[in-house]
Amino acid sequence: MSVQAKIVAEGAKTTNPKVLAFVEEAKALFKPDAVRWCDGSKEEYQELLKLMVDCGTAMWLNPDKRGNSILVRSDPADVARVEDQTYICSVKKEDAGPTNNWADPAEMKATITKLYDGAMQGRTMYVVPYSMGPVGSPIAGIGVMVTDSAYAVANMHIMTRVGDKVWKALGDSEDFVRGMHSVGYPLPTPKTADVPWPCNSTKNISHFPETREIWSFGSGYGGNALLGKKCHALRIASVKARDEGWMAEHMLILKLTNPKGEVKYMAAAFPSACGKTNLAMLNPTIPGWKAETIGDDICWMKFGEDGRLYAINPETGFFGVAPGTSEASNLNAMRALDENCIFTNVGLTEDEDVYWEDMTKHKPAHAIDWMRRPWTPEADRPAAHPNARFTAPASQCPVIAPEWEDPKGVPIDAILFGGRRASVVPLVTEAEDWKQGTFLGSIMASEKTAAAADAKGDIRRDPMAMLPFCGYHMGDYFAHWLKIGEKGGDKLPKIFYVNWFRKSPEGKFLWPGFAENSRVLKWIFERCDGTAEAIDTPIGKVPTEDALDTDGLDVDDSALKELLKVDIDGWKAELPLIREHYATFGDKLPQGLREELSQLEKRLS
Ligand SMILES: Nc1nc2c(ncn2[C@@H]2O[C@H](COP(=O)(O)OP(=O)(O)OP(=O)(O)O)[C@@H](O)[C@H]2O)c(=O)[nH]1
Ligand SMILES: O=C([O-])CC(=O)C(=O)O
Ligand SMILES: [Mn+2]
Repeated sequence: MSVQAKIVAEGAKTTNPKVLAFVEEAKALFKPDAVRWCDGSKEEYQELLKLMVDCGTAMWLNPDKRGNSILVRSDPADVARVEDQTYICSVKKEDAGPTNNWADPAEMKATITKLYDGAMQGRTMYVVPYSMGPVGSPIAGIGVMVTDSAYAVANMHIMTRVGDKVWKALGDSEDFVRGMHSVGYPLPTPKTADVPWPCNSTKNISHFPETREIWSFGSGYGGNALLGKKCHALRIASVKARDEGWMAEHMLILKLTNPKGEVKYMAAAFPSACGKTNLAMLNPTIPGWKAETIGDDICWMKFGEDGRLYAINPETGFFGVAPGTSEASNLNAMRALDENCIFTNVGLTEDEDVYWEDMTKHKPAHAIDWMRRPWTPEADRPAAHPNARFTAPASQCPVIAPEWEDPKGVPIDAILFGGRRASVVPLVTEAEDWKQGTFLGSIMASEKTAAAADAKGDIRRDPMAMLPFCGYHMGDYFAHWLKIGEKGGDKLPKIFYVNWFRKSPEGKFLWPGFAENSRVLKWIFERCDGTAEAIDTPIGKVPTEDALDTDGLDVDDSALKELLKVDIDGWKAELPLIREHYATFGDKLPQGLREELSQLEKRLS
């Protein structure tokens, strides 16, 4: 029996017949040595860490530097989400839409059943009850996940609310997401040796939106294995949200307080690596203004009794990109990493602390890279994998807002869309209304690298930053946004389009970004109150030069002009690209967005 299998079954903690049937079915399929009903306790978390260390999956970091934290190095072939092996298995192909891989649900289940058969031999199957959002909140949702990965369970402990309180909240309800996960590395005989990071070269991350199921195989990493995150909170939840009239979005949530003590809440959708975690934790540079974090990645919004949209962060932790995170770029994130964290695929220093690119001013003279090889600053490879991640409890963030776990959620005043655009898109634009805002979100795009930034058309459209995460046809998703617009009317948040990444012809960022983005947030705050000045342009309202607070800012006038300029020719050149993008959605593209596009065309000519 493996070390893992030594954790013995403790018996079911619920009498919910649907849960019991689900677990029995999973047990029959996976054939684990033992079943462990997780209770979410601190003791259980510590036991999981110790187990991972005993198995060679993890090592303890120096307790004086990173208390109670571990370093995990994954298999080099299992380091990120696998979009090409991720499927939306809706009954009808057209419901998955042109931007998702589709497979027939019955056929896919037959395929994965073969992979699942006996996949947990020699291992423990953990049963993990979790709540996305404060337990019992009317905006929250429950999931039950079975997995053979202690790493996945420990991460779920940080990222979600795991525990017996979830069984209590669920009662006998059928309203929960069923997630099955196996790393796909059975230990069929007591002699079969385990490996530090078990996984399988065949990977499959399948979603069954109609039945609210997730079947994941072969990967232990992040979004493939922590089923509460992208699989549940975005892909399945987006479908549930469409059916029930709410929103599940890839957005940070932040609280901004002005010098008078007035508060506004903002949500912002930026694609991966476009600054959500950074904006969610920024320290404003303008005197008297305060920013606090509610969430850094996912936002669920429902209408409150007053007709406004209320948002919760369904998560309880940050699964953030490590490289580039430093005291200079994100001090609050660094403080959240002081203890009780899981570090995956970062470098290891001689004194058993973590290291990644741009973490400190001075590089360590010697380290061990994420592939366990000796590393020095002269090495022509990074110490950390570019997608190395930290898992940190949100409660450890020094600027977490006191109301971040309020079951009511927080009323959203403004929604921001943004991407990396070297040209064309101004620093900030306010949409005329929700409909035009939806249009701006639907045409959102981002450039991949600085080197390719100037190449024409070298941009990936990533509507609402949801391209890899929308669980249904994106044309229907746009229609859902417009429907929310009709329902919410003038109580809805204002929508803004931001771009921190505009560049000079020499390829330099025109805007300092990071903490200085607070100046843009201030303008947005004041637009919500109707006080800040704006001018109408063909694409929406942009700040007058005086309206943006630039006191003490090190940006010259010509750069500022360029940042706020609406590039008419650039936008005209964008029109055929938008049309091409829209053509992919065929008949499902809502009429309202067609209208927005033709109105933009008219205003530009
Ligand atoms: N120039 C510039 N770069 C920024 C700014 N904010 C963030 N970045 C860069 O964007 C990268 C990604 O930032 P994150 O905050 O981790 O992005 P994210 O959206 O949370 O990414 P995911 O966790 O993958 O969803 C960082 O390496 C920063 O260098 C900004 O205001 N200006
Ligand atoms: O899901 C993951 O693995 C990490 C993540 O947050 C993203 O890719 O946006
Ligand atoms: Mn993300």
